[in-house]
Amino acid sequence: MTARVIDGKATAAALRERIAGEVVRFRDAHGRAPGLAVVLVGDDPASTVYVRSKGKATLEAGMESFEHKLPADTGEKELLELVDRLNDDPAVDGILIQLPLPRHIDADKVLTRIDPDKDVDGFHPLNAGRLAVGLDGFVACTPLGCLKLLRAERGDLSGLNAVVIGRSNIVGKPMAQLLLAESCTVTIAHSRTHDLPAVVRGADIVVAAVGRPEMVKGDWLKPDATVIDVGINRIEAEEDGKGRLVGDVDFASASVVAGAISPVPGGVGPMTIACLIRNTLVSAARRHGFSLPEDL
Ligand SMILES: NC(=O)C1=CN([C@@H]2O[C@H](COP(=O)(O)OP(=O)(O)OC[C@H]3O[C@@H](n4cnc5c(N)ncnc54)[C@H](OP(=O)(O)O)[C@@H]3O)[C@@H](O)[C@H]2O)C=CC1
Ligand SMILES: Nc1nc(=O)c2c([nH]1)NC[C@@H]1CN(c3ccc(C(=O)N[C@@H](CCC(=O)O)C(=O)O)cc3)C=[N+]21
Repeated sequence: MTARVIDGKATAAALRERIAGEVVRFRDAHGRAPGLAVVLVGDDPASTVYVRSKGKATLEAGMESFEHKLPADTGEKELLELVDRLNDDPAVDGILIQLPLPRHIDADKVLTRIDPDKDVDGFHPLNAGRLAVGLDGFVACTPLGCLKLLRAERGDLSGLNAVVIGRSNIVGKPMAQLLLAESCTVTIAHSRTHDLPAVVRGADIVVAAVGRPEMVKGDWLKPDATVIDVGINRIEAEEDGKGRLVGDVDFASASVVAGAISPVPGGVGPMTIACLIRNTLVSAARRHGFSLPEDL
């Protein structure tokens, strides 16, 4: 049996198209486009690539993109002052501070300085709390994108056993909260979990957000499970001299057992970016009392 491959790229493209249509309506009503400010400190090559693709997606959706590229030695005070200016800028609906930040900057302090109602990354503790208690806020883009893929694949998720591997604040924890809100029975696994393969074997849904290349093997899976691979791991050059990107799931063995599986690349990554522009539109709409389709 071969798993269905969950096409995140196509799902993301369809979502971005719907967003672009709503952006046209928003502009007609309010005379301006929603705006996203992205702040990059330093010149980490992976971060530079991500920031570029976020800017491109923003413009393609008909939104305004404000990129702030700061040198690696930017002081914390200077960055906090920029956040304050963006918080006060009426053209800015969403603020994203690209992570990781250089070590001399306290990331928690900076993220907590963002106006929670412009926090389209959903990283502010107030938005984490809103998610935990079921209030409207912003949900982190990667777990939100994973949920959209799961809903498209499985429909109603209630009663399903879900195992989330990883407990970070930006992926694992919010993913578990979202699945709980869908009435899944949720297990959160992490580096101290005993017998991880046995835990995973009980899962109808597996979300792997670990950062370990191809760790989850096919023989860990329950037949027909739906597998969402969040991992983005760059593997060093092989004999052809080119590096390649792999997930946290061993695609070759997993795709023989799973019912459906998201690939890397082309799975969760494109959904993350689509959800970022979705959250930016939602932010603009909330600020202006503009109504959007429920299921966007
Ligand atoms: N596609 C996308 O849009 C995005 C992809 N990513 C990718 O997702 C992955 C996870 O990211 P992130 O959550 O930020 O990573 P973190 O490093 O913050 O968290 C990793 C989690 O995995 C757990 N873990 C580590 N080793 C094991 C193990 N051997 N067995 C079980 N659990 C383990 C850790 O456990 P413990 O807490 O005990 O240390 C931790 O909770 C990375 O590959 C990252 O690149 C991240 C963000 C967006
Ligand atoms: N404040 C903040 N918010 C983030 O959301 C955030 C961040 N910082 N720091 C880094 C991680 C990582 N991340 C990705 C986004 C898109 C792809 C993506 O589009 N990946 C493509 C492949 C891209 C490639 O080839 O490198 C894919 O999976 O198909 C991957 C990873 C967002 N992150």
